[in-house]
Amino acid sequence: MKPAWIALGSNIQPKEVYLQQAVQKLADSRNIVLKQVSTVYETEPVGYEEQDQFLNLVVEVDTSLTPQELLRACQEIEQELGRERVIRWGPRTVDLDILLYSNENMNIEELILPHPRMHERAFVLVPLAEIAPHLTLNGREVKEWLETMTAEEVQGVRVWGSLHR
Ligand SMILES: Nc1ncnc2c1ncn2[C@@H]1O[C@H](COP(=O)(O)OP(=O)(O)OP(=O)(O)O)[C@@H](O)[C@H]1O
Ligand SMILES: Nc1nc2c(c(=O)[nH]1)N=C(CO)CN2
Repeated sequence: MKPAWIALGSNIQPKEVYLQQAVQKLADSRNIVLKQVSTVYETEPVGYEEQDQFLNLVVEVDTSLTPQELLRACQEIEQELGRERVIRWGPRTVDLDILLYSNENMNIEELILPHPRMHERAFVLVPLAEIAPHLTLNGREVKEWLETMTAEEVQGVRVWGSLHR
């Protein structure tokens, strides 16, 4: 079994229900064990800003799947929950991004690990720092990456609540 960290986001109603169902589907997957679930945060949209606020969280799993198999499992969950790709970085029922898979470094067409934009996203770093502050990314701990964010970026990530489990 290898540890992996997955970021989830939703900005189409009912956001909480999409996140709840996505986490449940991960937990129900063969070969995936859910280890930790962060608080849910309400976050300002980054990248493409003309869209509704997101709910974001991060989970830690243990898995016997390979990175590519885990990506496929995440994409199946997105499909099952009705994800449609219309605008890059645009609205989505649910998005699952693999942040880290053990200490794997890979860069193939469909999968880059660690996730190339995770260290610049407060909506990822805040929940990840909550469940894995000492995890290292490019030689720096997650909580140190969080300290590189501006106050405005961090203020755009507010505690929303917890998923019912
Ligand atoms: N670490 C990763 N986790 C998930 N998908 C990845 C990863 N690295 C590369 N990809 C690829 O990124 C493609 C686009 O993913 P998606 O449409 O969810 O992007 P996005 O979530 O809108 O943007 P971003 O990649 O900036 O988070 C996927 O088809 C997948 O093959
Ligand atoms: N706040 C927030 N902004 C985003 C998000 C997200 O999950 N949360 N996902 C994006 C593409 O992955 C682009 N922008």
